Amino acid sequence: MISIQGIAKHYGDFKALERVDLEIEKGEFVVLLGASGCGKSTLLNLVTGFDKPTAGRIVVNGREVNKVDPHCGMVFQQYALFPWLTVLDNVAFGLKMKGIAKAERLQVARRFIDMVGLQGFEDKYPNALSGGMRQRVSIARVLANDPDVILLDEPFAALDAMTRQVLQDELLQIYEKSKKTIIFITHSIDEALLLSTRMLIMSARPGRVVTDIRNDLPMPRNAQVQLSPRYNELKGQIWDTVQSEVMRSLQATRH
Ligand SMILES: Nc1ncnc2c1ncn2[C@@H]1O[C@H](COP(=O)(O)OP(=O)(O)OP(=O)(O)O)[C@@H](O)[C@H]1O
Repeated sequence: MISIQGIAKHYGDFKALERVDLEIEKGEFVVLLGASGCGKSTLLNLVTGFDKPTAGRIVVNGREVNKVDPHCGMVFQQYALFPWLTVLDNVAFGLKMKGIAKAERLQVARRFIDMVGLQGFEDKYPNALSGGMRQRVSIARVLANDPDVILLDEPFAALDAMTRQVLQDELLQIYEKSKKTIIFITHSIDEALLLSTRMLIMSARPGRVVTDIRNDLPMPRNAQVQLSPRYNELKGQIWDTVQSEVMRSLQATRH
């Protein structure tokens, strides 16, 4: 589904990513974890075609990525909505770009607005919405475009804990229904354990995938999963790896 082959990304002498090889199957929910600056966003930007690798290639659904393509939909930390468009028009925007007729695109947009619990807000503008609601609009907009892969770069980082938990549950339900392939960046081990089917831990300088852990906690999941012994066992394992990588990258920064 997604094949990342020998990827390197350098900025001048700085090696942001080096020798990254990964195979991601259709329907996996992959979470990328790692110290700040280890290259997580860089890797997502390469998968979506926003940026080009220094070496290697990325193939999504049999097609090599060499430009921004609607095969991937991205949800950013900071909502990235069009402030001059209503919720309905923001969600329908990608469908308009694809040339879908107005009646159909508004119908599809309404369906996804309902799915993320924003019915009644169709005619509001983004500045009239809370952060959590804006992020729901971003998710609805990506879903409406029906991409093969959904990429989320710390989508809930700017939200309060309660809203974050509600949106995590919603994303899990959407994932279980749609079985889309998802790559999700977070700094939270708890968020990674709650959402993922697979967790990749990255190291910094150069950015590489150092640990690949299958998350075998049973689906469907909700916050209750945090009470299970297996949850704590996995959390301990990830914590040890992440902590040693963070220490290593801090030391590398000092030298
Ligand atoms: N355009 C650029 N020019 C130079 N260096 C860059 C550029 N983009 C990213 N970098 C560097 O590449 C490294 C990886 O950045 P990236 O944003 O991918 O990290 P990250 O793991 O997503 O970090 P965070 O968790 O803090 O968001 C960083 O050291 C960053 O400074």
